[in-house]
Amino acid sequence: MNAMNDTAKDPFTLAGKSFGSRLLIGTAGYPNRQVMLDALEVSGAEIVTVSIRRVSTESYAENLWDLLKDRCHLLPNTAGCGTVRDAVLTAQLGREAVGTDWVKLELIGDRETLYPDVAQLVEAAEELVKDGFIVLPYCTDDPVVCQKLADVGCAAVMPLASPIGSGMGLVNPYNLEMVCNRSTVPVIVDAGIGTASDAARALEIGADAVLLNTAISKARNPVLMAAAMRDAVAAGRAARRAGRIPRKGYAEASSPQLGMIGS
Ligand SMILES: CC(=O)[C@@H](O)[C@H](O)COP(=O)(O)O
Repeated sequence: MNAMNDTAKDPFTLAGKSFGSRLLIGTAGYPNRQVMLDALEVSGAEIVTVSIRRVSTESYAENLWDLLKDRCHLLPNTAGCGTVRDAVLTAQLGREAVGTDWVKLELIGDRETLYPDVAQLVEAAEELVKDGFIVLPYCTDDPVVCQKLADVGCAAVMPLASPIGSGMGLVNPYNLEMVCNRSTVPVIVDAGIGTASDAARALEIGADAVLLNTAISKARNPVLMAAAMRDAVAAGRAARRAGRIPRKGYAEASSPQLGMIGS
């Protein structure tokens, strides 16, 4: 069977749009602009997130929107916002600047852990949905919070695997799996992915997609890691669709026993 054709029959649908890749990536922290562009290309990612606030402080920020707009679906994000007002205004600014209604809503409650402030997040999400935005909120792996975000009209939920930039991978796969099993909207595991096996695992347990940044941008070889992430996401999704064997607490011979001495 041709795996590529099989992938083509399994598009990722988000807010009514179809994407071939289930890998979403960020644009921060690359050694330079060319490495970022090469990594984006190799990753196959079609949705790329850019911080609305930090865009003017990146060394290669000039024309970042212009540079990327024809290559991918841009997803402005509200990184650095800590209040509802801040996040809503920043999202509106992003809409003006980029000309898209899509927003990755980040509303951080604590500077040390970069954990989302979920109470304010739900409030801001509701306000932005009413204002016509396609809201993709970065949230905790709490099924109740994810449900509230879906209820106020978010197009997806984006629970963290572990803290942003930590590279710790899936610290609570059981919660993430619960969120995936119950969610009425797509689940995009966002933040904390450290290496390719983390991305594959997220898809294996039922996530629809993965968003990551640091694991690629800070890898020793970002372009090679982008390729690894591309393949890991495809493999994780294929394994999910194929259906893994159940775990058993005992051995079961994989070859037939009939005809063996003593049988
Ligand atoms: C770029 C972006 O949106 C990050 O805030 C995101 O949460 C990814 O986190 P990692 O850098 O841990 O992958």
